[in-house]
Amino acid sequence: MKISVVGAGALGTFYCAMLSSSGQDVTLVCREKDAAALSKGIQVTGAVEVSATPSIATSVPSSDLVLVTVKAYDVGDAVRGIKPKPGAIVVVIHNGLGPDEAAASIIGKGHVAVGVSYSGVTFMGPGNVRLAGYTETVLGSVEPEVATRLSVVREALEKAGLKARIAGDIRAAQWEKLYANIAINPVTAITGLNNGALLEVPELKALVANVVNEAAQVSKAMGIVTSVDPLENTYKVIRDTSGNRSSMLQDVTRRRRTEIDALNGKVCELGQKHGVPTPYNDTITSLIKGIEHKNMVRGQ
Ligand SMILES: NC(=O)C1=CN([C@@H]2O[C@H](COP(=O)(O)OP(=O)(O)OC[C@H]3O[C@@H](n4cnc5c(N)ncnc54)[C@H](OP(=O)(O)O)[C@@H]3O)[C@@H](O)[C@H]2O)C=CC1
Ligand SMILES: CC(C)(CO)C(=O)C(=O)O
Repeated sequence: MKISVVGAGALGTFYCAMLSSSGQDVTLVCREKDAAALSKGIQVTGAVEVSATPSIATSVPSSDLVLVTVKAYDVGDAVRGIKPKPGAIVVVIHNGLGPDEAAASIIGKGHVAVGVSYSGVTFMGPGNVRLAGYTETVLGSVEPEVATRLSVVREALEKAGLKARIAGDIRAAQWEKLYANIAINPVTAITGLNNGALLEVPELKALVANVVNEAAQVSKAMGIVTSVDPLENTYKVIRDTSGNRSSMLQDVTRRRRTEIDALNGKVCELGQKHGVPTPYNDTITSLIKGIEHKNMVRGQ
């Protein structure tokens, strides 16, 4: 099976190194600026130590399986370069809600699946990532025909030593991760604190509860049934990742765009659509937009 991984950042480098070092035929599709460095090889350090020399390309070759591992706001552009052959599966691995639907509208819903990744990977430099911890990748598709073909993806990941499972309801699986991301990511990005501090400061713990409970009302109004309690699960994720600097805190520190639109912004949009007020998520979204503005406007 010919596999391509699009996006040579934290997650893409990690998945590619694991797949390639297990003997699978993998191409890492990157930006032009990164190609020379990546052609010397890629490596994962930390919780696993793996090196690999996958094929490197700057456009997506004909593939049976494509893993798209770019930020939520880059998914549309990244999938535009994919010309899926009949039967090909494109797994869009991202946090938040929306990008997989954008991908389906561009390349056709008969190819698109979603991956919800519970990894903790930090980008150290091109071809060099650090794994803090890894549990599993949850796979699924809203298209029943695609969902029936996902066992090949699970098997490829398992062959690479990665845990994977196919969810019956991928939207519920996305919400389960979303509850934690909408609380942890922006509140740590605004305060500059590590994840664990959200349980140490009573006012922040209350804010986390308000943000998550609001989202839980939105998902309930949409008929989403999750297998976890939204708030208890968020507290668990905070405890499990207490030493982490969240990805959004890293984004604002590096003056990069954040994924707020696919996280709290999406909760607000869906709340409006389903008649559920979301004042906490509205406020959090506005504050992150302000930080993005400050970081991107020269002289502020
Ligand atoms: N890192 C983690 O541990 C986890 C991340 N996630 C989610 O996974 C997604 C990816 O995250 P992460 O890997 O951290 O992000 P990164 O920013 O580290 O990596 C994304 C990479 O994709 C590149 N890229 C963007 N568009 C294209 C394109 N069209 N063609 C080729 N390359 C492209 C980017 O280049 P450039 O930077 O030059 O734009 C960057 O190198 C996000 O939604 C994130 O929330 C989920 C779970 C865990
Ligand atoms: C789980 C969490 C919050 C860990 O930091 C994460 O997914 C992120 O930082 O984006």
